[in-house]
Amino acid sequence: MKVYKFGGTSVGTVERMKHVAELISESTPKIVVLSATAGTTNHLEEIAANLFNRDIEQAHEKITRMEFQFIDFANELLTDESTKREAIDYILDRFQRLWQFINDEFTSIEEKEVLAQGELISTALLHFYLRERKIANILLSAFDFMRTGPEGEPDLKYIEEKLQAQLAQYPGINLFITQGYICKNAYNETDNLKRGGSDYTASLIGAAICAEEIQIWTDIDGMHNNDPREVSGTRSVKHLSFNEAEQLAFYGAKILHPFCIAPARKRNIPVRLLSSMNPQAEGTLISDLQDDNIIKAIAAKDNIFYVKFESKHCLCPYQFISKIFDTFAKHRTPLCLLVSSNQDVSVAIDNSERLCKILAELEQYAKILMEDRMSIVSVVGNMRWQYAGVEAQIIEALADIPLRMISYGSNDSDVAFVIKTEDKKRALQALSNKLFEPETDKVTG
Ligand SMILES: Nc1ncnc2c1ncn2[C@@H]1O[C@H](COP(=O)(O)OP(=O)(O)O)[C@@H](O)[C@H]1O
Ligand SMILES: N[C@@H](CC(=O)OP(=O)(O)O)C(=O)O
Repeated sequence: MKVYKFGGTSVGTVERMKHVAELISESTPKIVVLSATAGTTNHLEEIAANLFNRDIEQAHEKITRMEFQFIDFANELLTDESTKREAIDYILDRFQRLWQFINDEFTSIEEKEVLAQGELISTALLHFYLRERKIANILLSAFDFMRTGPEGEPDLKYIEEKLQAQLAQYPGINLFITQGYICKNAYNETDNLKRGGSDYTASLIGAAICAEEIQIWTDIDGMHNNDPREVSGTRSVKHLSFNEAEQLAFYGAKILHPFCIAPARKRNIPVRLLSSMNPQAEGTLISDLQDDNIIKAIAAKDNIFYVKFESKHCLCPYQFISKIFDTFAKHRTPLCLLVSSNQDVSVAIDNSERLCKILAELEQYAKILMEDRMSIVSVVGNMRWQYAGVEAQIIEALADIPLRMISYGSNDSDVAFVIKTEDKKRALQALSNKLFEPETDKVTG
């Protein structure tokens, strides 16, 4: 069995949803994971913020607009009157839930309920359309098997047991549809896997059923060798190792959710990135194979804080480093990058929620310098230290860009830099020019 995941852009219009139905209607047994239609989760987030702030007029207007849009979508998608009625009743029922929140108390629990509606509606619409086309399919509720544990981590054992039990109820069925992103938490409340989490759902499902392959279908033909939103002339990379894909996702390649590689790697399931706009394109295959001596791609992540701790020498060097690590750990704040010398430490972080508290605690031990509006740029590939010259090429490309921090040597697959966000576009283009052109075929995998 294979797992196919279609993102919001692949089901964002009636035409695209019909096209997805075409793509999945061939006979390969599969579970199809769907996101909310493009833009829906953003709108639901806005509605939740309005409800939270008791800005009822705004919430009212947005819910009404969205309700009409989905009814129009159903009317255009479906032709059979009774199926249309069923779909519209389902939509009205989901919106009934949203209307209730206008009067009820609104906490983060209700917020998660609001955010779940997008995936519930998109999957129901696809299910009704397939049924109208006489394509046998079962709509599975992700709430029946997708669950996180007390620490917020997916509970793979539970997912495995519950999903396999669900599938066993439908022998002979080759097509299952389910929601990405949404789940129940350890207290049986509605929750989600964080923004972009449908990729993670697909990968967890893939691992749970030991799928033959996990396919992530988006609006682009695979992982490109640089961010196509920032750089011209990018090209799709044919093959990535699990490590390379994970590094690129972690450092900002939006096409993949950073956590979605881990479950696939755990069961050694290949992940293929494909384009629903151009299904013939080869896309990118992600597997446990590691190509040799090749720079694969570049990614960038914004909203980074750079913090430098210069020791005040009241702790000896190893206690000083340990104090910094312990303080970040106590505040559950991960470090994206780290460099240190005998006395001083610099870090880059992407979560500033607890930063004030962290800095207040460390002030007595260190002189602190903090800079925001920074980005991490990461060059990813097989970069074993024995391959002389790779770093030199990268540094040469960035000769005109001030580099706040350089990280190399923590693993064999990337060189990363912290730079000002205002320099990011220039840095990405310079790296592409140097590393991928004119010898593109030689250096991309
Ligand atoms: N290195 C990259 N390769 C391919 N796409 C990238 C890369 N970096 C950023 N992107 C962006 O990721 C988008 C696809 O991801 P996403 O919007 O999450 O898709 P979906 O809506 O299908 O989930 C592309 O349209 C592209 O602009
Ligand atoms: N709908 C959710 C989950 C998701 O993964 O969406 P997409 O696949 O369109 O990025 C979100 O917008 O975050």
